[in-house]
Amino acid sequence: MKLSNEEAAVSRFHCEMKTERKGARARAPDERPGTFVDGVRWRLSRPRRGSSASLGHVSVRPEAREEGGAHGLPERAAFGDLVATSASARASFDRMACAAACHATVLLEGETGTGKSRAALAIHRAGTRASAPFLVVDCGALPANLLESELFGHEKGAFTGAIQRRVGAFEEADGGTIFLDEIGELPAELQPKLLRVLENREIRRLGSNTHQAVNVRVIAATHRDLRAEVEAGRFRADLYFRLAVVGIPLPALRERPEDIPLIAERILVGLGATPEQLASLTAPEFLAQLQHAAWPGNVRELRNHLERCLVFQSALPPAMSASGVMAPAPRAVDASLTYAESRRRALEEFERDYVEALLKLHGGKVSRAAAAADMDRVYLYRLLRRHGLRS
Ligand SMILES: Nc1ncnc2c1ncn2[C@@H]1O[C@H](COP(=O)(O)OP(=O)(O)OP(=O)(O)O)[C@@H](O)[C@H]1O
Repeated sequence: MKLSNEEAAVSRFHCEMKTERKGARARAPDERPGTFVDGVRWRLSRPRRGSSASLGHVSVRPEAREEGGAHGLPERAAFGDLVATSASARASFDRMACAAACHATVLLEGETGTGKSRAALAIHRAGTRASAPFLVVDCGALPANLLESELFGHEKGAFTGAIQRRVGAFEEADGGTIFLDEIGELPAELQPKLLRVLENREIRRLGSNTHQAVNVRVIAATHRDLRAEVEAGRFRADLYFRLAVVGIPLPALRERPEDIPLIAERILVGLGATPEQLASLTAPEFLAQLQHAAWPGNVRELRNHLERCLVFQSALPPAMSASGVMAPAPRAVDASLTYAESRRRALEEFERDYVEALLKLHGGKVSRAAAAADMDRVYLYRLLRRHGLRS
């Protein structure tokens, strides 16, 4: 359950109620005063049908929204080329199917490698815009001025170096879909501009005085917890609400190990595994090993691992990293924090450790480090600045 702040007394993301396997569960970004369910503090509560909640001076009665098929279970075991058996992934597939049937703006949220890009393409292909263009713009890959021109285009002479007029992605995707990847990285100065486009469905090229209408479906994705970014003042709340008309979470692989056999088989077939290789790499003992691994890089990492197994003709243990050394031990977690806060901190820590180690490995050469990590150089600079590793 999401609560917007229609009531002045409730903060924007006051709290959330989710249905999990063991029943409903409430969570709040931090301890909000005066937040109770049936008289029990929100975070400790287990809401039931008919529970009533108080948020400061506001009372609400949460209602379960039925999703899924006749038996309450989400129905789809596949969407596009994504496959899954877990209830959480299937629920996401159901939402993707709903999204494909309309033109509403979609926000895909999930860790790296959970399938956001594939999901965006599959939503486009399953909808009425399938024969029109599907354009991808990585919002984390370019500095603000270049990104603005990439999105909205520019007129000749709009800035030094603009030697000719350029059509932006919104115009190019007219009639189709634009996929704004890593929307959480959208520079602050572009956030109000994108908001205006989403509200008015018209764009203005850089250096032009006139607006022109565009008919584009927007799908955005982020690996960040965008609500936490809004809470921290790094992402505009009004833009978030415009983007998250249909919010689709993509669960991390470690939260749904039951999906691993089906996904592994799909990947192996796609990689052209022989029947012998398929039999060895889908043997129950090997699959059990895969199911016990953490997969911080999610399905992409699983895919890379299986590809490595095919290359080396061996069912390699999943804890071995690409270089053949054991992966580092998982970090200790502080379970007294909320899941969102704990995850945000872990991601920040990982980002910092990664870029620091990457730069060290490449002798401080940013371009070389970016190329080796398959990252855009500008994006790497941004991460380095964000973590105080470059001024
Ligand atoms: N449920 C799934 N079934 C089969 N393959 C999957 C599934 N989820 C992800 N994949 C595969 O995992 C790989 C990574 O997916 P994708 O690039 O869409 O992830 P992403 O979330 O967009 O990652 P990033 O945030 O790093 O861009 C792709 O090869 C994709 O086909």
